[in-house]
Amino acid sequence: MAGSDGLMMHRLAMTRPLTLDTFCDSEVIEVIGSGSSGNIAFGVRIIDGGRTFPGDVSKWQWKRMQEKKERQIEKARLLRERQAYEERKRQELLASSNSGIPVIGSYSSDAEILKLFFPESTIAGMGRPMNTLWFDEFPISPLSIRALHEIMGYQKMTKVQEATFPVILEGKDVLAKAKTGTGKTIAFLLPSIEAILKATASSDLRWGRCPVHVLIICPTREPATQAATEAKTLLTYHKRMDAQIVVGGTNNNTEANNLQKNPCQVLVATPGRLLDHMSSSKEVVMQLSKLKMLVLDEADRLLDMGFKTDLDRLIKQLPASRQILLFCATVPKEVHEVSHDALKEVHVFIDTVGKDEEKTHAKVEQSYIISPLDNQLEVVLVFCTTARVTALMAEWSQNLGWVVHQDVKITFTDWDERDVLARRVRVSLCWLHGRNRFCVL
Ligand SMILES: Nc1ncnc2c1ncn2[C@@H]1O[C@H](COP(=O)(O)OP(=O)(O)OP(=O)(O)O)[C@@H](O)[C@H]1O
Repeated sequence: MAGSDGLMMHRLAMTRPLTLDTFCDSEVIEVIGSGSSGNIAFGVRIIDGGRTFPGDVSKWQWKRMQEKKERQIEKARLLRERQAYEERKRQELLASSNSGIPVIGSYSSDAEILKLFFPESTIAGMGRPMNTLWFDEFPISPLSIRALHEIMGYQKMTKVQEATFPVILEGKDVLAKAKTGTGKTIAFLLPSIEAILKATASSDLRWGRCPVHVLIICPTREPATQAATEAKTLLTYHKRMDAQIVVGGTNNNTEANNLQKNPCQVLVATPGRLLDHMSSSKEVVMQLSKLKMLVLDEADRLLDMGFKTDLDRLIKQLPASRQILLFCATVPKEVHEVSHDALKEVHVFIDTVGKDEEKTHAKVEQSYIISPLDNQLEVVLVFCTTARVTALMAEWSQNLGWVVHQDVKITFTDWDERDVLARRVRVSLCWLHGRNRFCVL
């Protein structure tokens, strides 16, 4: 098989595929002959192979080791640079928060519009690379920090959390704009808990009296449930504090009893259901009479869904001295109007999105399927936001000739939009085995 002077001769059956791998570590080869029919005979001259390097490794292995080493050196350099950058930013932010609210240039168009409306208001948050600060760098209760670290596993603040926390803590009204999925819930919950701790430490408000200090209004049951869950998690180690939820689609009486028996400091609600409770129970109105903070979560959606009148009614019944926080992904005209009516004239607009940016966080995956007519799906489940939109969709679908099953029994257990596996849709067998099934939820 092997000839002298580095010449290797191979005689192989034609049926066997030949590749250069056949010649193992020989890195440069030269074909020096070819064969006749049936069998093929050829030779290769190993021009530059077989050499070894320190550690008795081949040249290829040596090269790969060197490349790996270079990659590691580069990675370490980048890490050092990032740490130095983070430290610099931390120092800058600490310095600016000592001298008041950081006011940064390069405002978004929303900010510029707001500035026209409210020349006295401060605009913060834009143009700053953030997401660099640790929770424990802020004056946050150690019990909240413990829940953040141990239960939620969060160490650093997100951009919107960094930007809003010091401003909210100062007691200012805030309109905050941040992309969907950027951590707005914790952004308003953390300073809310601090506000409760501050209020309960003062002499006029004792535990158990006029207990609701923070009211969070969400457009629908699902974000309300999420906010209440996160509030409960953050309050895990605050043994004397609790959060409760009142939302549509649940038993009114059970909720009312719960509110009476277990007074809470954080109340999460949808507008309609809260107004129902307030009109039927003086106790609920009493509980809200010393409210310190009102949060309108997803304010843009609240208004888009037609809750303006409900919100006006609600705000009128709450104490005038409360702090108001508006959190949203977009700031349309309606949000400007509400901020104009409800927020103090000197409030802070914090925009972490900027001009022309997508309103959804890049990590929130979105997709769609275009299905050709002759390949249409037989089962379609359409999820809508409200009962009214659901009825409209059902009507349209019927007009399109779909069989819309009205009698389908569908229940959700613990709807959680972030955990698809937690969704449960129960449908009747007859519906399941039918054809052209269309269901609007
Ligand atoms: N500091 C943080 N570090 C890591 N993850 C976080 C942090 N803050 C929040 N999160 C997580 O990020 C996800 C999105 O947060 P959240 O739902 O509050 O965003 P959002 O801006 O309110 O979005 P949406 O508009 O959909 O309600 C949640 O799973 C939340 O637990």
